[in-house]
Amino acid sequence: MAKFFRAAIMGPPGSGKGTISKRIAQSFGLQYLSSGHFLREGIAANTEAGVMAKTYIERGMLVPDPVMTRLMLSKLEQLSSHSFLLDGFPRTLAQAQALNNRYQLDLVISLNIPYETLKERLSDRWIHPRSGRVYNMGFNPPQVEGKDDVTGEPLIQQDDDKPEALMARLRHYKEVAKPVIDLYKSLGILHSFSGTETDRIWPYINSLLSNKMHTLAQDAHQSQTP
Ligand SMILES: Nc1ncnc2c1ncn2[C@@H]1O[C@H](COP(=O)(O)OP(=O)(O)OP(=O)(O)O)[C@@H](O)[C@H]1O
Ligand SMILES: Nc1nc2c(ncn2[C@@H]2O[C@H](COP(=O)(O)OP(=O)(O)O)[C@@H](O)[C@H]2O)c(=O)[nH]1
Repeated sequence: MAKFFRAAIMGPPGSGKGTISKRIAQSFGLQYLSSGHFLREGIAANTEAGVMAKTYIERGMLVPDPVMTRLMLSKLEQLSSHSFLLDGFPRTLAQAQALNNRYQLDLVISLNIPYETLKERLSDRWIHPRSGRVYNMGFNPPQVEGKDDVTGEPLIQQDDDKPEALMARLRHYKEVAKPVIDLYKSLGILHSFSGTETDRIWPYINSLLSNKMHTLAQDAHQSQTP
């Protein structure tokens, strides 16, 4: 039976999850699922989950676990015969447990990026709110300053990317993520990467994924041969 590759990426705000996920999806053809993207989509379409999520996001809070789990598991249900990469989910231990009851991940990538680097990157992060496309004035600037490459619409800076909000976000991330990271460590699927530049970390992630996917393909082949 074909085996699908299931992975998640974790890391504090600004650690490069979105940037690295894009590269993984392009290089390995995994389906990319971002919880933030689905929430923004739900908010724009006024879905039940979107309306509920908006009230939490506006207050800088996490969306409750049952809402988030229902949303993400229903998205995954539509992808049961795909390899996928999760970004932004699971965020809490309850979410990780709910996910694990339904799908076992093969690999979890955890990004450790120094605080000063996060602060610099986020103060330079500009986004196109409707699509979630992300730019950085130094690292990957838009073609026209202040404008989205695809639509030409204006880019904005999120309030919680400003340095004064970052410390609290980071502390909160560490607190909530620790039990999730411990769980994946205990399952033997956690791989951590440290550094200050995505371009320096990427080759290691690339080679880890190449190896894992190769092993998976070999296992699937062996289980098919009589
Ligand atoms: N798994 C989740 N559980 C609970 N709330 C979530 C989850 N994923 C996203 N959210 C909510 O949606 C908001 C936006 O999520 P998103 O992942 O786009 O950005 P972020 O976590 O704020 O920052 P970054 O992308 O920089 O890590 C979060 O701040 C949170 O309120
Ligand atoms: N200067 C610099 N910026 C980066 C690097 N990697 C990512 N970025 C930018 O840093 C910001 C945060 O990255 P993002 O992928 O959105 O992180 P996420 O919050 O973990 O999803 C974005 O503006 C990226 O374009 C890097 O190596 N150097």
